[in-house]
Amino acid sequence: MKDFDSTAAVRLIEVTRRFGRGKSAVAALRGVSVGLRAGTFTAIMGPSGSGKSTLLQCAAGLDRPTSGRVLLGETDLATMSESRLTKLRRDRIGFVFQSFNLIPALTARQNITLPLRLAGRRADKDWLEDLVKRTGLSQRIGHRPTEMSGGQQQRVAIARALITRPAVVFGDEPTGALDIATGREILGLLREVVDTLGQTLVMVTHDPVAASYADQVLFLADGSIVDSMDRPGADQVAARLTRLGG
Ligand SMILES: Nc1ncnc2c1ncn2[C@@H]1O[C@H](COP(=O)(O)OP(=O)(O)OP(=O)(O)O)[C@@H](O)[C@H]1O
Repeated sequence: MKDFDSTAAVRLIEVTRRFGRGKSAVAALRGVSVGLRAGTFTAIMGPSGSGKSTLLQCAAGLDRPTSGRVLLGETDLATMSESRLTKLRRDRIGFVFQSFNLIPALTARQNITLPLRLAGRRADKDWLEDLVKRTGLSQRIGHRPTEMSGGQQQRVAIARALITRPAVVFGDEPTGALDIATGREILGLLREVVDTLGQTLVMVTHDPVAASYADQVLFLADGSIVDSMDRPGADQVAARLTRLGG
């Protein structure tokens, strides 16, 4: 694994995360070291409770490791103050969640540009237009979330994640709430975003087919990375996961 790759967009160095104390303590991450190359798509897989969400949360600066370092480019998140971390998440990180997390009262356009408004920045009109086209939302841009399908809502969430041109986009089961065909469309869109924009993307998923869209799949078991595969097929991923007890 590429632990100290200088071209990494995100690096975790000996990251541990423990919850609780004493006998009830849980080690969710046990010394994870990994580097994720810029412009690549990484899927994180593993059995339930293996530490996937904790890894994503630590890498995205939403949670702090108990020990170890998390580097976004050259920036060390582990030692940052809460207010700087909040600003960094807003400016340099994008998120796509299973449940879309759109604001119901806002139109698609207003949802997409919300991160800029929160940062006191103006929307770059050409970039907004480009994103709306890429995500296939041209006909839906004035609609509110309740007037859109799940797939369209996730497209809005993807455009919102990209509007600030973040260093990394993190996805937590981004296709988990969608039917199979719509999920595949969304995965195709994410793949395209990596291929055409050079976006770095990290996604937690339970779905071997979703993982097969990634450049690299990392397998977690009991808080450690136990394996990785480059551009694997869904069958290979499923077989590996079965051996891990997933
Ligand atoms: N806030 C918390 N307090 C206590 N224990 C926690 C907390 N968050 C996670 N854990 C524990 O840490 C371990 C890893 O959890 P995590 O949610 O990262 O796993 P996961 O692989 O994402 O699981 P799933 O696939 O079920 O979502 C689990 O044993 C979990 O119970």
